[in-house]
Amino acid sequence: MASTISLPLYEKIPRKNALQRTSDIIIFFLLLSLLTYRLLHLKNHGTTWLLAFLCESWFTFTWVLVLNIKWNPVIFKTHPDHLLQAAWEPVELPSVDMFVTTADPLLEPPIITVNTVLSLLAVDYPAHKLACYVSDDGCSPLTYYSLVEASNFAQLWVPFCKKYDIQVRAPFRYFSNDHVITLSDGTKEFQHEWKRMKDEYEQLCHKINVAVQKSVPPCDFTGDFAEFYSVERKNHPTIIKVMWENKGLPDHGLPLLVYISREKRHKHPHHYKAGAMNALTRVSALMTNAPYMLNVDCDMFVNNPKVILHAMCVLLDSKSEAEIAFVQFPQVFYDGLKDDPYGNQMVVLFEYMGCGIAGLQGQFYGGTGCFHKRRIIYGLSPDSVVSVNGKLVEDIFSKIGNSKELTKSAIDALEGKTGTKPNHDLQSCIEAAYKVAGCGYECGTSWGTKLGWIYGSTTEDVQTGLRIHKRGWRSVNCRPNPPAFLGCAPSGGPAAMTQQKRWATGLLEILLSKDCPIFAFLFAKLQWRQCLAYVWLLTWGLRPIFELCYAALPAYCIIADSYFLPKGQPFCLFT
Ligand SMILES: O=c1ccn([C@@H]2O[C@H](COP(=O)(O)OP(=O)(O)O[C@H]3O[C@H](CO)[C@@H](O)[C@H](O)[C@H]3O)[C@@H](O)[C@H]2O)c(=O)[nH]1
Ligand SMILES: [Mn+2]
Repeated sequence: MASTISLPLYEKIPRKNALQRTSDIIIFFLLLSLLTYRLLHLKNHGTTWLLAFLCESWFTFTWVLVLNIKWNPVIFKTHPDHLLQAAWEPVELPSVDMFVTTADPLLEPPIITVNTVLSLLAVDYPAHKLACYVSDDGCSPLTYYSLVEASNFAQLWVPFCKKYDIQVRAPFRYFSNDHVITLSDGTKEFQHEWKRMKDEYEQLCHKINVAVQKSVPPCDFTGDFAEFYSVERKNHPTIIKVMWENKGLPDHGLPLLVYISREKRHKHPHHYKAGAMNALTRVSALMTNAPYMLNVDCDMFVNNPKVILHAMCVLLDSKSEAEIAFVQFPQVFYDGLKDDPYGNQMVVLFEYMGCGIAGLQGQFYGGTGCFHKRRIIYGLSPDSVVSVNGKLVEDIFSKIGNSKELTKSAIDALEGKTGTKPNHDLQSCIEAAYKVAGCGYECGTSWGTKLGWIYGSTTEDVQTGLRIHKRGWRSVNCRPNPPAFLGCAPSGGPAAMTQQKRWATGLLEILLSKDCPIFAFLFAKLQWRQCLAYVWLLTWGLRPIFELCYAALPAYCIIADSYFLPKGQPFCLFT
């Protein structure tokens, strides 16, 4: 397919950084001279100097890791216009399964999830090539009710967005005060439809709010809601609902929309988000089996309707087949505190370090806003791409579990025969879908160990990405303008601390596991500089020990009437 395209679909542009490199090197030499000074004078001073020496050694070590990351920054520039100019019929674009995970209607209000889903349903891509799967780990009738109402609203909203080429397709953001629309510029028809859409959206919000306040949807748990009757959050059977079926209409109509609440039982570990992602992978394999999978957290809406086209520029490029495993869009947040005093918006990670890592083996997988290839999630390595030999297919039988339908769809995926089949009857695969979403399905299989999202760390995203890089794959960091996704970040306080504690723990878990990047470099195909970049990230939780200790030294020195910084003379380095 890609050979017919002459214009480049994407470019890798090195970022100039001579000044940055010079200043970084100067800092490095200053750190080295401080260490040398300490070493030369260590025996004349007590524990304070030893502590200072240890902390400064750590800072120097971290600086080396930072230097390694920032040395060759690159930017990937994608050209969706070239993709569309390639005289492709929309039907030739590959299908994409979009996954949204939500877990708790109290912490993640249904209206937020609904907005994320609406923004996904309205992206600029042939609707019959898309399927949106919402995983609800809260098994909440409120979430389901909100989605039912949203799918009704979507039938007005999606055509409206496409007709007027609306930029922001999450209605809460589009109708918010920050996002002023100059109605007078539009035609009479637009003004009329805009007002209607606003009224409809307000009604949707009202219905959802009333249900949330009463904690139950306005239904008597019969009919469509019967399966939610007396479910417990952590003890309930699987619920799968096909909420909207696309009848093969590319431009009009909505993508397939499916609600899934996988089975949960007290005795079975559910593996949090990684477990949910694996259940989504299996259910979608039976229903649509798209070769590409986009996953977003429920609080990350699509901010750039061309996002899938941007990702496809990389994924459909001829070079990508044998090299690139996933395309990660940076996390960008809206309505954060000015100047981000708590660092929750991770600007350093995504803005500065992100471009550096992109120049190595590729961006870390960040858990949301990422396009994966299904074949790679099933464990494919770059060297087995050319021909899927018998062994690989045999392997999948033992790994994937005892669903014949799933095995068949996985073989199709590995052999590149994916995508919705014409006249594929969804209802016929519902029974098999129930089976693979059951909590016992994974027993004795390789899900979470060799297949899918990896279990064992609370930051399953980094671990899953590391496993992929370890097999020799690269990844791409794509940053279109406007940003592809916008999300919520805790604004500070206990919520931010809980999140950071979870990340720090999860990252250390990976460092101390058999997925440690050093082993991955020695015994697998992780590149050396990428390995150092992972060490920088995974040791994040250790940094405060040295930082706190160093910050406490001045106070200690005042009390103990000693000192730990070179005294007086400015040029006393080796005196
Ligand atoms: O049992 C669970 C727990 C969480 N989630 C979903 O997982 C996502 C992320 O969880 P959240 O509690 O919001 O974690 P954050 O720390 O905000 O998320 C960041 O960190 C996670 C772990 O590294 C990544 O998975 C996320 O993509 C990334 O945005 C949300 O959509 C949740 O609904 C589930 O589906 N099931
Ligand atoms: Mn979150």
